[in-house]
Parts: sequence; structure tokens; C-alpha cells
Amino acid sequence: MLTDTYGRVATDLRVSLTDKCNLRCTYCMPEEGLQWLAKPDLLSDDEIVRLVRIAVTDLGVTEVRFTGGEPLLRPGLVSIVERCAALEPRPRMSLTTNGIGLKRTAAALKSAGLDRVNVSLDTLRPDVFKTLTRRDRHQDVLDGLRAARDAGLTPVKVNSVLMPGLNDDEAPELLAWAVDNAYELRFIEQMPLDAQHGWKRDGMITAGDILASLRTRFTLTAEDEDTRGSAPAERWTVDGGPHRVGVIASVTRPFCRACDRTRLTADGQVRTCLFAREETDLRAALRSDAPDEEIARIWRLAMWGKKAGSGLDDPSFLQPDRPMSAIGG
Ligand SMILES: Nc1nc2c(ncn2[C@@H]2O[C@H](COP(=O)(O)OP(=O)(O)OP(=O)(O)O)[C@@H](O)[C@H]2O)c(=O)[nH]1
Ligand SMILES: C[S@@+](CC[C@H](N)C(=O)[O-])C[C@H]1O[C@@H](n2cnc3c(N)ncnc32)[C@H](O)[C@@H]1O
Ligand code: SF4
Ligand code: SF4
Repeated sequence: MLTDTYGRVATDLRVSLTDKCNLRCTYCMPEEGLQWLAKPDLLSDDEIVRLVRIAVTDLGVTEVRFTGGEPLLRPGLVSIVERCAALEPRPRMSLTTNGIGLKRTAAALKSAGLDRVNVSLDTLRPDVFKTLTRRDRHQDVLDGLRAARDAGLTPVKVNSVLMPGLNDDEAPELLAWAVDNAYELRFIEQMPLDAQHGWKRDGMITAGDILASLRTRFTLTAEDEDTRGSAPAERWTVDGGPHRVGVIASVTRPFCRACDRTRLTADGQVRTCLFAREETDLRAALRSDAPDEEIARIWRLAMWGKKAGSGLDDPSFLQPDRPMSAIGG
């Protein structure tokens, strides 16, 4: 098992398949993109499947999420999913994506064994989308969302980050749309993980702001805390249910005490936390022909050193060197 000194056990593995992306969301990447990882530095499909196998069979991981950068840009994605679905025990598998390209791939991903998807969409307004992501692809995301739902990659969750002066007035509109389309909407507080290091605590939209805005139009009833488990999202039923809305309040209502996550970057580094400042190199072990037991040992040791939380409230907090897109959000 992947246990840490605070008694938490990591059973949820998040695998970044690439650091590249076809959008440039302002809270994540600069306009000109980043220095992408060199191809030889990326884990191969075989290396990824091997690490997932070790995680599932030797380390107690039960959930695997593929993310990035934009995971749909990884050519081998469908085959990676198919090979991971054949593992014993079979992990539950999901994908976090900007949705562009899902129209083409949703059915194949479902057949390969993917269980569900989370799609990021911050606005219903094409012009705001273009400003926020610096790309004119709004319709592609809407098409991808529909394709995911039609393919049965459900529940389809939608992740929205609200940015002051851009889309912070859209929360009720987004929720009405999500309810109509049977998507489960979650609002995410912006975190200091942007490549530009432009985050400011007093410049972000908080969970409190979001809930106040939603309550101008909906009656929200908090779900029982006991049902939350290790989920980052706190949830409310909307107008008596059955629809729900979530808020992922990493900054103002952190949930690190229940954290069950371990992360693998596209270049094979274990990260114990989104905000970790150290990484552990599994790629080097893989490429020096280490046996499975040795890789499992290194991974366990890395997780044992996991810190209590994000450290966001510490006066000495320092943003990690890698931005969200290179960590795997
Ligand atoms: N602080 C913190 N935030 C996270 C973590 N994992 C995900 N998030 C935030 O939650 C957002 C949504 O993450 P998703 O990839 O959709 O995954 P999820 O919400 O954990 O997954 P499910 O609810 O199981 O579908 C991300 O964009 C992050 O902003 C984490 O380990 N720590
Ligand atoms: C890094 S992206 C990777 C997967 C895919 N490209 C996508 O956008 O869904 C994963 C999630 O991280 C979120 N994200 C990116 N930067 C963030 C930040 N600075 N604060 C909070 N969430 C962020 C995005 O909104 C998205 O939901
Ligand atoms: S949030 Fe996702 S879609 Fe937006 S730039 Fe980052 S990796 Fe790309
Ligand atoms: S900030 Fe780190 S410790 Fe807290 S929930 Fe996220 S990954 Fe876990």
C-alpha cells in the first residue's frame, strides 16, 4: 500500500499522459505555450502500462485517472486504456480532458474500458471561451461533451474555473445548462499552479462567492459530509435534487486530511501532492531494468514522505516549479 506518515493511503493514481495542450487557458499556460518535454523523456505506452500494473497489483491503487496537459493528444490513449482495463484487479478508469476530440474518440474509449470523463468548460459564451483559452474551440468542447454522454462515459462531470471580470457572473447560467444536459457541474477555486505565477489570493473567486451567486437562482442543500469520502468536491443538491453541484475549494476549504492521491508525471516522476516541491524518479528505475518489487519500493518510500497538505497557508509557501499542465491536473 501507499501509506504516509499521517495514516493516509493513496488508492487514486493520476497519470499525466502529456504536458502538451491545444488550449492556452490563462490560469494554466502562457499564450506561447511552454517548453514541452522532449519525446525520449516521455514514458512510453509500455512504461505507463507497467507502472499502472505495479500500482494496481502491488500497491493497492483502485482508481486511475488519465490527465495532462491534454490527454486526448496522446496517440496511444485508447490502447493504454484497453491494456489497463485488462489488469487484474481491474482499476476504475476515468479521463480529465478539455473535450476537444472527444467527439471522435468517445465511443472507442468506452469500448476500450474507460468508465467516465470529466470535461473542463468554464463558459457558455464562445467569445469568453476564446479570451479564456486563447483558442476558438467552444463548439468542439460542447460536441465532445455530448459525445461522451451518448457513449455512456457517465456521469459526465464538468469542471469550471471562474475568473474575475471574465466569467464570474456565469455560475447560475452554467448550472442551469448542466442540469438541462445531465452533466454534474463542479466549480474549482483557482490555485497557484499557473505557469505565469500570476495567482493572487485576493484576486480569486472563492467557494463563498460561487455559492452566493448560485443561491440567487437555486436552492442548494449541502450533502451529508459522510458521503464525501476523499472527494475534492463538496456537493449540494439543487432545488431538492436529483441534480447536484460541487465546489472544489482547494484554497479556502482544503481537503488534504482525506487525500488519497498519488501522481505520475508524463516523464515518469512520482509526485506526492499537486504542490510538492520534490519528485521521485521512477523513469530512471524503469530504464535501468529494475524489477517490479524495486519500483514498488521506491514508490512506497516516496509516498511515505508526503507532506500533511498543500502548504498554501504557510507564510513560506512557494509555488511548485512545474505548472498544472506539466504536473497533471
Ligand atoms: N487540491 C487538490 N485539488 C485537486 C486534486 N485533484 C484534483 N484537484 C482539483 O480538482 C479539479 C477536478 O479534478 P478532476 O480531474 O476532475 O478529478 P476529481 O474531481 O478528483 O475526480 P472525480 O470527482 O472522481 O471525478 C482539478 O482541476 C483540480 O483543480 C488534488 O489532489 N488536490
Ligand atoms: C490541467 S487540466 C488537464 C486536463 C485537461 N487539459 C483539462 O483541462 O481538463 C485539469 C484541470 O485542472 C484545472 N486547472 C488548471 N489550472 C488550474 C489552476 N491554476 N487552478 C485550478 N484548477 C486548474 C483545469 O480547469 C482542469 O479542470
Ligand atoms: S487547463 Fe487543461 S485545457 Fe486548459 S491549458 Fe491547462 S491543460 Fe490545457
Ligand atoms: S493539495 Fe496535495 S495533499 Fe492536498 S488534496 Fe491536493 S494532492 Fe492531496
